[in-house]
Amino acid sequence: MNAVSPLASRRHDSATERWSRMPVIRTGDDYISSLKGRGTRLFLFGELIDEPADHPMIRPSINALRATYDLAIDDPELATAHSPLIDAPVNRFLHMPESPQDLVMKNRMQRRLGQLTGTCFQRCTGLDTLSVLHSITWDIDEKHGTGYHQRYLAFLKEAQRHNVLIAAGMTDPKGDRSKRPFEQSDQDMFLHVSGRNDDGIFVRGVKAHMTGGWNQHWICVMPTMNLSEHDKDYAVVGMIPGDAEGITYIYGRQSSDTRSMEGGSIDQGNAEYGGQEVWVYFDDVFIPHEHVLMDGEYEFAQDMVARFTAYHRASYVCKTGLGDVMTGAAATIADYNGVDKVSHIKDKLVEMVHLNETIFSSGIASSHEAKPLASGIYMNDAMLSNVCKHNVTRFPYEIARLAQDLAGGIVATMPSEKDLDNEEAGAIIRRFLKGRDDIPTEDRMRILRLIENMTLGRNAVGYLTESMHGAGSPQAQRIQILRGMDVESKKWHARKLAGIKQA
Ligand SMILES: Cc1cc2nc3c(=O)[nH]c(=O)nc-3n(C[C@H](O)[C@H](O)[C@H](O)COP(=O)(O)OP(=O)(O)OC[C@H]3O[C@@H](n4cnc5c(N)ncnc54)[C@H](O)[C@@H]3O)c2cc1C
Repeated sequence: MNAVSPLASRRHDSATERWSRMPVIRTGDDYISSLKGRGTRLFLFGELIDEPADHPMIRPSINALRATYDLAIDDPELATAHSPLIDAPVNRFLHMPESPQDLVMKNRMQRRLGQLTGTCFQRCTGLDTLSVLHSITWDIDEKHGTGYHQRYLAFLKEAQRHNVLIAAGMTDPKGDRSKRPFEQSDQDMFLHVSGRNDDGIFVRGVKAHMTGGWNQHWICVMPTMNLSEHDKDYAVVGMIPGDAEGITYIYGRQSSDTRSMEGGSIDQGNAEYGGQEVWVYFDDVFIPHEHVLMDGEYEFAQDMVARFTAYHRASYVCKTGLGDVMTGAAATIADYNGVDKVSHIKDKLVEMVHLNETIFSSGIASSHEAKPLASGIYMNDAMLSNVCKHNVTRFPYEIARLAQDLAGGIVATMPSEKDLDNEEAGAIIRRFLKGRDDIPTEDRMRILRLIENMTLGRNAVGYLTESMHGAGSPQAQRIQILRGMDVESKKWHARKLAGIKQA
């Protein structure tokens, strides 16, 4: 499969050419402009979309990423850091953790962005991918004498200088989950090296559920699971521009997503911000050698996934920012309904905060407990990071349940904004959907729609389902907890205190 490929004659550009067409981004406006005119192939509702950045269903997800640029300008202490690589300040999403404090600051920034957007702002996967590649490329070079780490540093420097975004393409479709990549009936079920020439490699396959996949300038493809010697072609890591030849995007639907095409701003719940997941098909896409960071070193795939999840599972503290919004929405509707002083309402708000802060404490603790790696950067404590993500697979669901409890049934049966705007229907709605006399009906409707948006609608993807499956389904954390829990030392302590003679 890896002999000189017939694909070798296909048009492909060099690493330098790829960087030369990348923008240098400073502001949120620069970012929005950078997405236009890229000539990508993106399907939505069975049609290729000419200019996805202008599509009303896609734009809210772009706004969420824009917020990461805006925050760097509005609050540089929180959202930028000094890069020793280019000796300049960079967006914190492009800064490699040089200390536990860097990881703590990252978590604080993630919570803040969750509060500001109420959705998945799509940039954590890229930072966590760059972070893990620092140490993995170093370790592969140590063992094999390869030159991946220098390639990685060269890429990172350019990424920092251009202030661009990198999407994480880890999850393959996986087909029959009981089979390894090389055992699948369809060899493309996991992304793999499909050809080679003197300048680089070609890859074929799909990366699924990719967060902000179309909204970012680069995609990093990488293995999704541990690999065997038979899976060597699947052990590939590479950086690919989002507009490379051979890429097709298919947009993922979200509940109530077409509300953003109806006009108005109430029924969307959160009209400004949303998330994005896309399926990305790579049809023999070229990667120049300079952007290949693993090629056949299958024995590092497992470590790569484990280290990625150590970073990424702590990144789920972002959901505590959304939890703050959720708690605020529940408290507001109780207020509008005139029941904010009632004891069971206050108790439910306390429960929401307790659950939310429990998530935050495990995530931030894993950053405080970070340890240095041989390559010189720090990595989150894996046990605490897995505990953080495991909390996230449960607690947002309970927080959402409590928010719906406080909202009342109207959260799921409310008439539309267009009915509110109709003279006859609107008069009935304004009169009977009112809570407290001094609160306009429209305000009550807006907060109810926000609760609907985050618990049932578009941003429930970011708040609930992503919390469940993003960075691995719950069982993936339990496996890591089992690996790290050292039950033998716990048994030893118990036997000692019980007065049992130690073996
Ligand atoms: C909103 C969202 C955003 C995401 N963003 C990204 C992203 O940016 N980049 C990216 O790479 N991925 C992303 N993901 C993908 C995410 O990492 C996967 O959803 C997750 O790893 C689970 O894989 P799956 O969805 O294929 O589930 P499945 O593999 O279909 O799992 C379904 C169930 O089967 C169980 N199961 C699966 N295989 C086995 C097995 N062999 N043995 C026993 N049980 C098994 C699982 O534990 C789970 O309970 C995202 C997912 C979501 C929902």
